[in-house]
Amino acid sequence: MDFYKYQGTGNDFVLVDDRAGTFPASDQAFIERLCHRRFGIGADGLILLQNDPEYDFRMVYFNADGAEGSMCGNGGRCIVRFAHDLGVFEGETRFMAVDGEHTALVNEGEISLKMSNVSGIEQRNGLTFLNTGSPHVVQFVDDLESLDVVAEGRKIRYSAPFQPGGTNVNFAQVVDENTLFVRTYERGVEDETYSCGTGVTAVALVAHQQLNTPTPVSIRTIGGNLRVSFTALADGRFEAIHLIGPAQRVFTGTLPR
Ligand SMILES: N[C@H](CCC[C@H](N)C(=O)O)C(=O)O
Repeated sequence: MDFYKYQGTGNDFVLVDDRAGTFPASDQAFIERLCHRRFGIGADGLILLQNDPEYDFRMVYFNADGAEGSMCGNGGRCIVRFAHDLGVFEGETRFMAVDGEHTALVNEGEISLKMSNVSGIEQRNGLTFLNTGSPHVVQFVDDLESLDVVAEGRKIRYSAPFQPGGTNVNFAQVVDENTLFVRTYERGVEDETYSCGTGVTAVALVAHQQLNTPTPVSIRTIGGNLRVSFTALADGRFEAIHLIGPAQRVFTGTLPR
């Protein structure tokens, strides 16, 4: 079985065309091994492209620990590029993921992915929390370059208000009136990743609500630049959220089974 390696702003994934439905999706140890950077291909997650009777395709996402995860925004952009590369659609697509329906556009080097609506931003034990398809804490800091993201992120990831599932943790620094620099500790990878799409989306919405940052918000991550556009409703909800940025095939190979 062939695999394809893709990356979106440095968030990297193993992609498999599983339209035949033969990939061993319940073998968590196998998926973890494939994602391992020493014993396997190396990736932040693995994504299956499966058939869906009502959509162009179905996205099934696993974190690097081999367990099925919640929505992955950069992975969503990567699977859209993959489906486009496979000839599954041209121009615009509609697909199903763990958090429901998504639409996306391929525009030259960029993928614009419509994210799930957000029901609101809450405070939990003094921490700003929201669900953008995956759970995210957002914290603003002054010196993000020198922050120990893994140590600080881990404290919050396993803390009581977010049990039992835990949360992803984003640290953000204001760069200018439209731009933030974001670093993310990702659950399921249990490390800092170069970029996290649902995390970047979360930061953009919180920045709009708390700092008046206008849409579209520009986000700088270690792995590259993203934009998030949205409509903010008066009651605190957000709609028409789009995550926009590049996604690329890096290499192709053959799985050991
Ligand atoms: N990297 C992903 C997030 C994966 C979510 C995962 N870490 C979880 O919460 O299960 C993204 O681009 O949105």
